Amino acid sequence: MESIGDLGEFGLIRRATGRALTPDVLLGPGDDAAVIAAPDGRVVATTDVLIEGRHFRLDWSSPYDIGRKAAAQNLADVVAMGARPTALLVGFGAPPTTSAEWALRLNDGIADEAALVGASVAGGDTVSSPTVTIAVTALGDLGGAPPITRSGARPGDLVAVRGRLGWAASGLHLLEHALLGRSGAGPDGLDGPDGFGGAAAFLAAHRRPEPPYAAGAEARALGATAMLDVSDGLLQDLGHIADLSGVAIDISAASVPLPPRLPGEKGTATRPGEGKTSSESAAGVPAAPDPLQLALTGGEDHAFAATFPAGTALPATWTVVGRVAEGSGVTVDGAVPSVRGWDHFRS
Ligand SMILES: Nc1ncnc2c1ncn2[C@@H]1O[C@H](COP(=O)(O)OP(=O)(O)OP(=O)(O)O)[C@@H](O)[C@H]1O
Ligand SMILES: Cc1ncc(C[n+]2csc(CCOP(=O)(O)O)c2C)c(N)n1
Ligand SMILES: [Mg+2]
Ligand SMILES: [Mg+2]
Ligand SMILES: [Mg+2]
Repeated sequence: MESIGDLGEFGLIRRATGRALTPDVLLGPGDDAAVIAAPDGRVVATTDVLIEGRHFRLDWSSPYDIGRKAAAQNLADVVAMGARPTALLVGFGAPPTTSAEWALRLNDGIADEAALVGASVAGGDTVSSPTVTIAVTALGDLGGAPPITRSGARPGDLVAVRGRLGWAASGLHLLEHALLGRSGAGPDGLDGPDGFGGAAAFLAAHRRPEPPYAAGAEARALGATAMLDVSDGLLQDLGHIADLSGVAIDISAASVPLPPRLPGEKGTATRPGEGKTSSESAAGVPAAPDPLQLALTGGEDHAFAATFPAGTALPATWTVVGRVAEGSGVTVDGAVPSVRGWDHFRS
């Protein structure tokens, strides 16, 4: 097996680069820095780090999936500003024994996700590391328009979402509780020991989120006052809009789009991202988390949540889930939720 140790740092970089560049990338990989066209003189920039064991597991996701996800979560941050992604910078660390094919499949996943929005990889950094670490930076162009920030929500605005909520968290629940593994099969053989047909879609959502990238331009055209992508949980992330806009947000539970119910007995024992449940059925099957709880607090689907002036006629792609009011904090049907979502130092 050829390893990245065999290729060497520069051999790997050579193999991983050299793809065609999209027109915004004036100078791509190879020099001290990339040069990206910024027709209006501003560049949107964002970065997210993914750590093995924390954001992904090598036995749960393929390298291609991990690459797609690493790119998607960064591209979603650019889109959440109302911007068009132009380029990615990729920081990659892995042990020298990592297979070269693994590293190059990761690279393919990143490039293919970027291609979905017409962006390409303009540069990066490659290092050895005791565990796989991926740091992606995404750059974007506002096309002359103001950014859609987290601070523009106003009392009276509608709160709406476009994209899925609670699907990736459902996949994570299945993997964490090896619900797919009771047959003894590996993760991909885990579909349906219970005749549960949704497992494959949930696993795919965890492994390879599909942010509805068109939401950015659409929200801008509709006059969104604030927007973000849901990475940590709808309530947690709307909390940022509430804090930065100086407003309160109330979510109407009945209006939240739900993922299909997971197999297992009803229960709300699991907090998404926790590898344990506080209640199990007699058969040892963990209680299935409540779909509403998953939708409200599960992250990683990278749906877009935005606020719009009252009376905005939203197309069917957006679901109104709540209202902005005077005050502070996020509530669900007027009540303060006990769990809002993922927090890296608490989850
Ligand atoms: N080490 C850091 N130095 C400077 N700014 C940081 C640092 N870490 C995070 N930030 C900033 O803090 C904010 C964190 O917000 P948030 O966690 O919602 O970001 P996000 O990238 O949209 O979400 P997520 O990280 O969950 O994908 C961002 O504006 C980010 O740029
Ligand atoms: C192996 C494994 N365990 C747990 C999780 C769940 N998880 C990790 S980070 C995060 C929030 C978003 O990340 P960030 O805020 O860093 O963008 C969530 C929900 C996972 N994906 N993989
Ligand atoms: Mg971040
Ligand atoms: Mg974000
Ligand atoms: Mg986060």
